[in-house]
Amino acid sequence: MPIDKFITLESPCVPLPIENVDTDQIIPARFLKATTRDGFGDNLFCDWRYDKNGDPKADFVLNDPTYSGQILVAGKNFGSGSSREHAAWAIGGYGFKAVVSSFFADIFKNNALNNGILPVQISDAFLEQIFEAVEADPKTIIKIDLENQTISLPAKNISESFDINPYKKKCMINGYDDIDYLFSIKNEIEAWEAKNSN
Ligand SMILES: CC(C)[C@@](O)(CC(=O)O)C(=O)O
Repeated sequence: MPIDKFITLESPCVPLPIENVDTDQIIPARFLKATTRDGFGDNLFCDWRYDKNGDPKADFVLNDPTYSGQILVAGKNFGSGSSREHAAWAIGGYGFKAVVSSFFADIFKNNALNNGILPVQISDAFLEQIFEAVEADPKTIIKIDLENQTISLPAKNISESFDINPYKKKCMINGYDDIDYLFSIKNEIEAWEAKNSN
């Protein structure tokens, strides 16, 4: 599956100051019947986003033209609940390249990384600073530097470091899925086989 390289990202964000967002709120179970990864972005946060007639709810942040960008900033404990990878497909399908929160459910975090979406886990304090900055200026630029593992608000000259599994970091920077990675070390694998074949 082609994955975009993620090296740095500078973008405004869409703020979702809601805690404990679970995977059923991200993509409701009724959409899981699909047999391909396509089209889930149209139903991201569906039950918050559309009314019973399927019309966009003006007060939901994804329908507010004030906000835009490739970064979703969400309240703590994002992605809890079921293990559905469809949650990552919905977020990526909508166009988000990164999700920022102060805590991610483990399975969602891995599903995001496996689909080229960077989960950036920061402190509660920095998350609050981001929400406050975006409330004051909806076009606040957030810069994410994966190589140096930093997230910053350049206009406010504040930043924080974030952790990422070294293997997942290498894959994200190179746009590798697990198979791509194995091909990238093909020579080392073949040398090991030659050395260890009896
Ligand atoms: C298998 C899938 C449909 C699942 O049951 C998996 C899960 O619950 O973790 C879900 O509701 O996302």
